[in-house]
Parts: sequence; structure tokens; C-alpha cells
Amino acid sequence: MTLEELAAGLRPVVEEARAAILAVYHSGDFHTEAKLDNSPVTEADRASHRILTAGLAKLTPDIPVVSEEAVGTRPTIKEGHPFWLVDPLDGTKEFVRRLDNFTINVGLVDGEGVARFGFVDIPVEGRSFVGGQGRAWVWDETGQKLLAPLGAASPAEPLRVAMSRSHRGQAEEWLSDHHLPVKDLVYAGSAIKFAWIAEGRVDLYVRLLPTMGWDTAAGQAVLNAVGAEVVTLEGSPLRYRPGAFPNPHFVASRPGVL
Ligand SMILES: Nc1ncnc2c1ncn2[C@@H]1O[C@H](COP(=O)(O)O)[C@@H](OP(=O)(O)O)[C@H]1O
Ligand SMILES: [Mg+2]
Repeated sequence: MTLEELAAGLRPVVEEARAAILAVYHSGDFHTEAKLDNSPVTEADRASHRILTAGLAKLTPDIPVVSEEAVGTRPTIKEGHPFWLVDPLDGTKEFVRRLDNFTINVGLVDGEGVARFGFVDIPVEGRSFVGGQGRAWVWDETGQKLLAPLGAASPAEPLRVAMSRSHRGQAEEWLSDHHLPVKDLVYAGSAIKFAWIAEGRVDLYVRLLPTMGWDTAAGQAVLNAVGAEVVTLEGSPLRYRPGAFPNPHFVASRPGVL
């Protein structure tokens, strides 16, 4: 299957998940439970999970799906085999607090652990960021807009920086320790921060808090397709291994920033 075929096959599945999430969001009447790690989960997370896992099983029956919400029912993935990493609703805290920045993340990891293809949907905006193999685009109700490769940031140009809304202090300290000139700091939940780099709204996303593979694989694939990077604090690209989903701390940036 080509990248375009994969994306076209996934699009109606993600749009169905988006509709299910928005139906719960706009009803304003949902029950929130705490998961084992104390993070919230709602019926929107579960509905999206069911739609995405069923849709992916049909689209690519040979590729196992690892979804954040599949607690206790994760497939066994052999080393060296590709797998999907899915976050049916990333940014649940913002969803629950009605802050609009939440996403659906669907990333495809290859047998070497590299994020090869990504689909990041922003339900309230009706926009999807899709990319892989050096090509990336945005889908919205007006059609398809190609994303141009990102040019290198000029040295010493003040940066626009994104970070999680939840814990800000460490990232702000990291920026000052690295003497990076900062023009704007913006805070948001979810993989929307990767989409902002891809479309040139911010230059850098600093993440010094825990994340899991399904929070980052899709966004990383989209960013790689426009020439941006997601690297550990030691500078190596984030990789994904079956059965070991916590990520190290990382920074995502357009070329030339670090
Ligand atoms: N202690 C922890 N361990 C693992 N992942 C964590 C975590 N705290 C937060 N996360 C991850 O970070 C995401 C939130 O990041 P952000 O603040 O940038 O939106 C959460 O996504 P969910 O909202 O899908 O649970 C969750 O996956
Ligand atoms: Mg998440």
C-alpha cells in the first residue's frame, strides 16, 4: 500500500472517531474516570478507541494495533515487525476542562522502530495533519493543502516555543540553561504542539515530562516529513520498541534551532 492509499483508507476511520469524540464533547455531559496513572478517561476516549482499532484491523489486517486505551488487551508484537501506535484521544485533561486542544494520533512504526507515517487529527478544528516519506499535508473541509519543507531557523532569531499546559517549570528552566532566545511561549495539551511546528507556527517543543509512544509517533512522522526532528536530550531521534512504550524526554524542532 502506498502512503497515499494508507492515508486515504485511514481518513474516514479518523473522521468517524472525530465525530464520536465531538458528540461527547458538545453534549457537555460526560462521566470522567481516573485511570491507574490518575489521568482522566471518558466515553469519548473509549468510543474513539473502538472505531480506530476496528478500522485499522480492516485496513491493515497484518499490522497489530497498540492503543493507549487497550489496557490489558495489548497484542504481542514481534521484534522487527511494524505496528500502529494509537492515542484515541490525546489531551484528555484539556478535553475534560473544555480547552479545545486535544487530538487523535495514529502513527505507524516500522520494523526498525522508526515512526514512518503519522495522522494527527484536531477534532475541534476539523483538520488532519498527515505525513510520511518526505510528504506531508493538511486535510480540512476545503480539501488538501501540502505542507512545504521547513526552512532552517536563522541563528539567534528569537524562538516561538510550545510546551505542555500541565507542567511548565522544567521546560522554562531548560530554555534558560541553553541560552535560547525566546520570543513567545505557548502552552497546549496533546500532539497539537507537533502540528504547530509542522505548519510553522512554533519553532520548538520542549518535553521534560513523561510521554508514551502513542503521544509522539504520529507527530514525529509528520514532522520528519517536513524536515523537522524529534530527538532525545542527547540528540538521537525517538525510536519505538514493542512492549516498551515510555519515551525519554525530548525536544521537537524545525531545522537549525538546536
Ligand atoms: N506520568 C505519566 N506517564 C506517562 N505518560 C504521561 C504521564 N503524564 C502525562 N503523560 C502523557 O502525556 C500526555 C499529556 O501531555 P500534554 O500535557 O502535552 O497534553 C498524556 O496523554 P493523554 O491525554 O492521552 O492521557 C499522557 O499520555
Ligand atoms: Mg496521550
